[in-house]
Amino acid sequence: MLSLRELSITRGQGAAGHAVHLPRLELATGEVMAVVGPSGCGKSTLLEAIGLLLTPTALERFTLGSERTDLTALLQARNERALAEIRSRDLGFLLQSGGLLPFLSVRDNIALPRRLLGMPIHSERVAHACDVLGLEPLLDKRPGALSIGERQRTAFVRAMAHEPRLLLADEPTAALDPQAGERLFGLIVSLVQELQMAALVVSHDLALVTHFQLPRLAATLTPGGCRFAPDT
Ligand SMILES: Nc1ncnc2c1ncn2[C@@H]1O[C@H](COP(=O)(O)OP(=O)(O)OP(=O)(O)O)[C@@H](O)[C@H]1O
Repeated sequence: MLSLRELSITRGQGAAGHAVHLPRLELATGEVMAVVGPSGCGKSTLLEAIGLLLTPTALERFTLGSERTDLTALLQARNERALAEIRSRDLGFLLQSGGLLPFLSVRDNIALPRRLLGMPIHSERVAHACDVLGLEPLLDKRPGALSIGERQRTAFVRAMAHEPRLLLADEPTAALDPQAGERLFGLIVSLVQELQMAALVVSHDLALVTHFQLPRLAATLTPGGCRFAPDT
């Protein structure tokens, strides 16, 4: 589903710069991989780069999907139009910045990606996700009237509503109690398998990562930055 070689990103400049390096990543269809490491090592940076939101300082290969769409040249040339199309169609984002639209109800926030892509608004999978995550009673509320955890659950359903190929989730359970966190992780694992997607999930919750037996992409600090590698 995803194949990456020699990805480097630098945040900041000079001595204050932080370099993030990922020599190799293979994500299979149906696979959920946890991204783990200490605070500030570069987990969000890595997710943003894989989400085509940052321009890498180096990149040897990046392909997505079974037909191996080649993103390397698009990123190197910063082909914004093509990148935006791939981002909205093939990727689902649940980033730390949240990003729910305050003037839309929960229902309309969740419907937005499908509406923008011209897909039918009703989806059994979205309805099921709302049911499992207890969002049904909240559908007519606006984000400002929700708790942080309710917003996080809404943002998750919106991130997967258009059935992207790759879900990128940054600490999706940070504001949830243990039971809600386990429900959300369980839903991610089952949806990714059911929809033949893949997911990268940043998490500090190692108990959940262990409970769901997720493979890990683990950070090792290096001078001036951090290196990520599958934890075997
Ligand atoms: N927009 C930015 N501009 C410059 N530097 C940044 C930017 N965002 C993050 N950084 C720096 O890049 C490094 C990696 O940050 P990042 O947010 O990716 O780490 P993280 O592992 O996700 O941290 P946390 O677990 O605390 O969320 C940090 O040193 C941070 O200060």
